[in-house]
Amino acid sequence: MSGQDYVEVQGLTVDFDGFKANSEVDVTFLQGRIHFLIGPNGAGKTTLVDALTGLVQGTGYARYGNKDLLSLKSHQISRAGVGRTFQTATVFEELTVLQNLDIAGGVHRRAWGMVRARKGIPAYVQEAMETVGLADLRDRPAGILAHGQKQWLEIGMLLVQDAKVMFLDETVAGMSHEEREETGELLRRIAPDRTIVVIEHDMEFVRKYADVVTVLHAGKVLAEGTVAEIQANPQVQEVYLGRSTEGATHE
Ligand SMILES: Nc1ncnc2c1ncn2[C@@H]1O[C@H](COP(=O)(O)OP(=O)(O)OP(=O)(O)O)[C@@H](O)[C@H]1O
Repeated sequence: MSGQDYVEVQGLTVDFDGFKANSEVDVTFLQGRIHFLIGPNGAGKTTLVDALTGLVQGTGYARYGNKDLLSLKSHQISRAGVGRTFQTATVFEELTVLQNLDIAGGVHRRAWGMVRARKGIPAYVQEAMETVGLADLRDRPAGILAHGQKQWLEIGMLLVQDAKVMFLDETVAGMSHEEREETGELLRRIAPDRTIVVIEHDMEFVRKYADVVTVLHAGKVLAEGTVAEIQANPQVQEVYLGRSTEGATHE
């Protein structure tokens, strides 16, 4: 055993009153690879992540370690080391960067009082702050951070929770070119020890940072491979309205 982590999804189906937002999805996400999920609007990307993080009920199987994520509640999934971000950042705006991280890491600590009273910054919080590049902003309220910085703070919150599997939903949407580059480098820094899955529409970002791409269409896996393989795939080109995936945008 190499000890490499993975999430293996088999036959995942999510049925919303007869409408299958995911249908028999098979996909494996491996530690150390930045795995992108792409596909047109409504393809079922967010639903897939929702099902794997306990927000909607799916059928099938999603093995992580010795657990089936589909049989767990969201708090159990998070405790098992599987975390996610949302399209809209969910940081506590009125609290500082440090407090947000402290709270995220403090699921096992008891109270606010303890957090406030404690002197010094725990090493894992400091490390997360440095990894996501927010150490200099630690006393700023999260609400005044730039859009990109809020997304990095969310990733930092997953780091302090020691999430080994991270699902990131359109993390670079709305970011400047520089912020995207920094985000890509951040993903590369954290990927070796983690299983990273990114939902993304921006093909330039995908092309630059993807190790593996899975294309979803109408709830199903249409194709999987490297960026070059995906872009050369006629079915994928067809789904993007006959355009090359170069032109795939969030419309
Ligand atoms: N709770 C729900 N009830 C019914 N239908 C839903 C529900 N959530 C999502 N859907 C539908 O499931 C389909 C897949 O949605 P989903 O958000 O997973 O797509 P997506 O690929 O993430 O799209 P986007 O790129 O626009 O975010 C859509 O047709 C959506 O309207």
